[in-house]
Amino acid sequence: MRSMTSPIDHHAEVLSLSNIKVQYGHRTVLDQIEFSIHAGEFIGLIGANGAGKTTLLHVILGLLKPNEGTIHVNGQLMSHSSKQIGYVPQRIHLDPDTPLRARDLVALGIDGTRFGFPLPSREKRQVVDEILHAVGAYSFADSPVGKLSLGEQQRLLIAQALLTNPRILLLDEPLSSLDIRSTHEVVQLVSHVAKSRGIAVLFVAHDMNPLLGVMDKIIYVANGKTAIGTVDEVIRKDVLSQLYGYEVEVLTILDRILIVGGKEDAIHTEV
Ligand SMILES: Nc1ncnc2c1ncn2[C@@H]1O[C@H](COP(=O)(O)OP(=O)(O)OP(=O)(O)O)[C@@H](O)[C@H]1O
Repeated sequence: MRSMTSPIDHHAEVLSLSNIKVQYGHRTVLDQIEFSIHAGEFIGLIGANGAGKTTLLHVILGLLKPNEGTIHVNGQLMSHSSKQIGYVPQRIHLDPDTPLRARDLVALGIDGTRFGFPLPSREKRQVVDEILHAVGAYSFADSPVGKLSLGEQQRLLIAQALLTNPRILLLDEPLSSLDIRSTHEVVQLVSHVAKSRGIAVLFVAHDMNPLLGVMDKIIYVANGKTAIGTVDEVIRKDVLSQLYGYEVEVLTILDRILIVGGKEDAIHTEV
């Protein structure tokens, strides 16, 4: 595992997408998608329901081949799924009586992925303990997973994804079932992981507000296109109106950003 203290080259480009186009049948869902992300960056991938966020994640994960365009991971053309990319699903559906401890769930990330051969159990335990500490989950390492809160389960999924020592971490709407406190904790944890381990984070959400304090950049998806930049550069009336193809307003109310669509049939608010 990369050392927590090793120097991180924050300028290293770890992922770049060039001219990506995805069609389902005759329908174009993503078109001319171009962006690059760098080591240690926390990027929010934001867009309304159906905007194409999951499709974009699937393309980056190598699960879906784009109709056009290329992806480079660490400067290498990606031809199939890359072990440099870790993935955290939205949530896991666990029976409360699942006979699996938290540490067993995390250990599933080792077997067959990171090392390619079975690790001796003592070493495996060390690796799992280290990662449980890193995500603040050591205190419930021996608890049955089905009895843990959704926020605690989310920490385990993040731990599991980190075991493969990825350069890039993709999180697919990890906040969707969490309360305000767990939301804050998971966002802070992922931000810490990105900075301390030099991992580039692509964090999918349809509400940007919980990420406002930690995002280095935002990738906003709408109308099959993306805009990338700092929040101040992207979340502007002119940029978003051009992206949506019709006029939208950006409102700030009590430190929350709302995007309101101008067409009666396309009202969209980011709340
Ligand atoms: N396999 C598929 N076949 C046909 N259309 C699809 C397929 N998968 C997704 N779509 C359509 O593509 C569009 C983008 O879907 P996608 O799931 O990527 O959006 P999303 O931004 O992740 O949405 P949500 O926030 O609701 O999860 C949607 O209109 C969806 O209905």
